[in-house]
Amino acid sequence: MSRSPMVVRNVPALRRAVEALRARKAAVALVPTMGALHDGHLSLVRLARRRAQKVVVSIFVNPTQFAPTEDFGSYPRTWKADLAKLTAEKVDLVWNPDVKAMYPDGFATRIVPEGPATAGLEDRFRPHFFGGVATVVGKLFTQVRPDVAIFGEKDFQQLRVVTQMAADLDLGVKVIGSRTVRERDGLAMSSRNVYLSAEERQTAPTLYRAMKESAKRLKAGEELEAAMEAGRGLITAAGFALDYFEARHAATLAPIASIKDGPVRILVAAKLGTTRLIDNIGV
Ligand SMILES: Nc1ncnc2c1ncn2[C@@H]1O[C@H](COP(=O)(O)OP(=O)(O)OP(=O)(O)O)[C@@H](O)[C@H]1O
Ligand SMILES: CC(C)(CO)[C@@H](O)C(=O)[O-]
Ligand code: BAL
Repeated sequence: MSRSPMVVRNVPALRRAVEALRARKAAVALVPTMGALHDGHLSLVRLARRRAQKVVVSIFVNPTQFAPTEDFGSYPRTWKADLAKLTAEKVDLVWNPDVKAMYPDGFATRIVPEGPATAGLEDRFRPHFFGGVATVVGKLFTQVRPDVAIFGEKDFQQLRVVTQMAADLDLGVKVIGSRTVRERDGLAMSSRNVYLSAEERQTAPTLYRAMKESAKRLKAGEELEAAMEAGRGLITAAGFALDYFEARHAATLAPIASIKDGPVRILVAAKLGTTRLIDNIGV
C-alpha cells in the first residue's frame, strides 16, 4: 500500500515541505485543482510526474473566482476520496489551505489579466472569473515556486490567461497544457458533471458532438459562420441555454473570420438546467 502524501495547510509549513522536496535540486511540478478529483485531474498528475521528480497538488476551492450567484457553497468537496486518489498516484505533497490561510484578514491585492486571451468567452459571462483565477494562481506559484505547472486544456482560455500571467510577471514557471480527458461518449470530465440529472447526463455529450460537427464542416470548406451555426443549432435543439459557441485563433484566442486565419479552436459554454458546462476542441 502507498503512503499518504504529506498534507500542509499553512504557508510556513508549505515552504518547509517544498524546501525538503527540493533537496538535491529536484524539479517540482504543481497541479492546481479545486478537488473533487476525476481522471482528468489524474492525467495532469501523471504528466506532472513525467516533467518533474516531485509533484505537488493543490486543492483549494477559490472563493474569489465565483460570483455570489454561483456555486461556491455547493461545489463538490470530496476530501477523503481525493486523498486516496493522490496516494495511489504517489503524489509528494498536497497543499490544502483554508480560505483564511490563502486570504488572511486585510488581504487587498488582485491580479487583473488583460489582453486578447481575456477578451470575451468566459470573461463575458463570468467577468469576476479571471481576476480570481489569476490572483490565486499567482499566489500558488509564489507559494510553491514550482518549475512547471500543469493545467487542463478543458479550461482552454484559463490555460492561455495563466500562461500569459506567468510570462508577464516573470514568475519563472513553465506552464504546460494537458489534453482533455473525456467519458466514453465524448463528455469532457468535469467536477460539475455530478450536478447533472440522469436525463441531462444523456444530453450532455451533445456539446462535443456539436463541436465535432462544426469542425467537420469547417474542414470541408464550409463558410465559418454557417459551420458554427450548425453546431449552435444542435446545442439549442438539445435543450441547452447557450452562452457562446465560437471559433477563435488557437494560440491568441483572437476572433477569426475564416479557417485560413487559424489554427482554429472551437470553444463552447452552455447551461443544461442549472449546470454550466464548458468544452473546446481543435479543428
Ligand atoms: N477532463 C479534463 N481533462 C483534463 N484536464 C482537466 C479536465 N477537467 C479539469 N481539468 C483540469 O484540472 C484542473 C483543475 O480543474 P478543476 O478542479 O476546476 O476541475 P474541473 O473538473 O474543471 O471542475 P469544474 O467543474 O469546476 O470546471 C484545471 O487545470 C482543469 O483544466
Ligand atoms: C486553476 C484553478 C485551480 C484556480 O482556482 C481553478 O480555476 C481550476 O481548478 O481550474
Ligand atoms: N475549472 C474552472 C474552475 C471554475 O469553473 O471555477
